[in-house]
Amino acid sequence: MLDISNSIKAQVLNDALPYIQKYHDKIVVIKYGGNAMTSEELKNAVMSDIVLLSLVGIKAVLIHGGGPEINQMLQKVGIESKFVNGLRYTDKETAEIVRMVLAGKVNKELVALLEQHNGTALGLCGSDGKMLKVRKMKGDDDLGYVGEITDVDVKPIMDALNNGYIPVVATVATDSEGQVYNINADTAASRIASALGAENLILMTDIRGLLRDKDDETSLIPEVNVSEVPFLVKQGIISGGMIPKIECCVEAVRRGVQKTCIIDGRIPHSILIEILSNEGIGTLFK
Ligand SMILES: Nc1ncnc2c1ncn2[C@@H]1O[C@H](COP(=O)(O)OP(=O)(O)O)[C@@H](O)[C@H]1O
Ligand SMILES: CC(=O)N[C@@H](CCC(=O)OP(=O)(O)O)C(=O)O
Repeated sequence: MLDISNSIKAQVLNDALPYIQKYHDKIVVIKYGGNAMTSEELKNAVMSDIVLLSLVGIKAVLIHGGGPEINQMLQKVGIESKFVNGLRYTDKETAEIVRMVLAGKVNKELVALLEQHNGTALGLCGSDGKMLKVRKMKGDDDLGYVGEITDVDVKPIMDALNNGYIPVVATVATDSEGQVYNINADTAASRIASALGAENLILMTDIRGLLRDKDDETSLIPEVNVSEVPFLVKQGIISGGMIPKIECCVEAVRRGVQKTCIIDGRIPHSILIEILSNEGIGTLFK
């Protein structure tokens, strides 16, 4: 007798086929934020989705954050976390801890998880193969060793992709004197996606997307035209960690990334829904 659940599974796969064909051999950059990494179950689901994308021939690049893990480590060593417009004030000691947490702990854990899901992953940070050139970020506030990316060399990432690896990137880099810089992971993902000529940039966080009222999850803004952003900032709708996120979406759209969106990492398989269906979840930037 025909098992109806198998027939539904076959239909789902068939529905995904046009999207698999559309994205075959295309580069998709996924930024995985620290706030969406808190549940082991979800972390596993995200890694399994990325392995699936890679197995169907989509060139997935994973750029990760780890803000909450950095906060925990700083707390353990008695350093207070300070943020200015969503960016961490980073003195020399903090920069070393950021490198230890992001390039050491979080990066290697994600690589191991991808491997557990039968993916082949390669962990990298901005210093590897001189991928990210940085200088001290300029601005009204002194943020210490927060890095502004001046150049991206995509070769280490392309080499990894062309050899069948899923590149997993921690967003720390060093200058020519060996000073460690801390780079916001959203900003790095946007610059890397642009440099790679990526088809998609997906920012995965722990909120539905850009909300009109950040305390009301039903107030999702499904689409934002980048020209509206200055107005949204002025109105105070965009604040805190959302500021670098939105700025980097604007940058990515302006630099030619075809589809840039913020999605909710708490929704199981949100990456697959976003890439392999026409169901719009989260906020799309145009
Ligand atoms: N208008 C807004 N819509 C949604 N989130 C907002 C908004 N303004 C501020 N935020 C805050 O931004 C946070 C997401 O940024 P962040 O904490 O840096 O995430 P991640 O670690 O995933 O990069 C949300 O959890 C929310 O508290
Ligand atoms: C300069 C700056 O703020 N760097 C970030 C880097 C990590 C990050 O961006 O992590 P999430 O994506 O989890 O927020 C930080 O120190 O928290």
